[in-house]
Amino acid sequence: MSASPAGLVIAVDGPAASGKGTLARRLSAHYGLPYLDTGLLYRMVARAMLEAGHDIRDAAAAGEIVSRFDQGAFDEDTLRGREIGEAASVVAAMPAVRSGLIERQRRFAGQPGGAVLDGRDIGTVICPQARAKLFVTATPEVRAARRHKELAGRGEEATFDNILADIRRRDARDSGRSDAPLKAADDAVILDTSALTIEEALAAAIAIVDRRRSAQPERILTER
Ligand SMILES: Nc1ncnc2c1ncn2[C@@H]1O[C@H](COP(=O)(O)OP(=O)(O)OP(=O)(O)O)[C@@H](O)[C@H]1O
Ligand SMILES: Nc1ccn([C@@H]2O[C@H](COP(=O)(O)O)[C@@H](O)[C@H]2O)c(=O)n1
Repeated sequence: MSASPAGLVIAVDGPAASGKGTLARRLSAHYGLPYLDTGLLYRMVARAMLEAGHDIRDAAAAGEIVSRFDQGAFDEDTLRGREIGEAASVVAAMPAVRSGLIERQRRFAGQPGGAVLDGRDIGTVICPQARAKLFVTATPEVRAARRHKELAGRGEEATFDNILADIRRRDARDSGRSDAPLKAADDAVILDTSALTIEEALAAAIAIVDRRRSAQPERILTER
């Protein structure tokens, strides 16, 4: 079952460190909608795998963890590190992990007024009927520079080159998997933020969403 198209559902997808979370959070504030960072779900599964001492490639163990997954309270900061991001992209390629997380994402998106979700497959798999879909991107070098600055600010040491290598590896894994690969939905608008400040990117994103809100449904597919 897909998320209800009754409310304003905004799907924000894109590769690592493209700025989609920043935009999704600000869009949620702008439109007064609840926000779900779906990457955190995969990061929680990855952390549970690592904490339990499982090999991160053990699909049976990951499936078992997802089957009794309880989001509960979590400390977002501890989930944001490099190691967990890398491990999350490994478990995210496992069909049992993806299918185990679909319903809770669709329930979130199905709230009466709508919702904003960001991830890799929101517009393609989780909410194919979302009214507004953005695919946020930036060059790998720009994304690595942003992540480098962010991690340095949190005291996590990593060189720019290592972060760029992480990003390239994660992009390849996320785009190359067979189940729900990272890609823009046919009716998504691509927003390249490489040369945009956060404020400029937000203004562009709001303009896209407002256009989609007022568009006739049959015109949306031909707009891109
Ligand atoms: N347009 C922009 N200009 C400069 N910095 C930006 C811009 N957009 C986002 N950032 C910064 O880049 C970093 C990554 O952004 P963000 O966390 O939103 O990316 P993301 O796509 O959600 O990443 P991930 O998928 O890894 O969670 C953050 O530190 C954020 O403040
Ligand atoms: N809808 C999604 C969201 C995330 N993933 C995977 O999780 C990894 C971590 O996500 P972040 O957004 O927090 O960086 C990411 O690399 C993906 O592998 C996903 O598959 N689908």
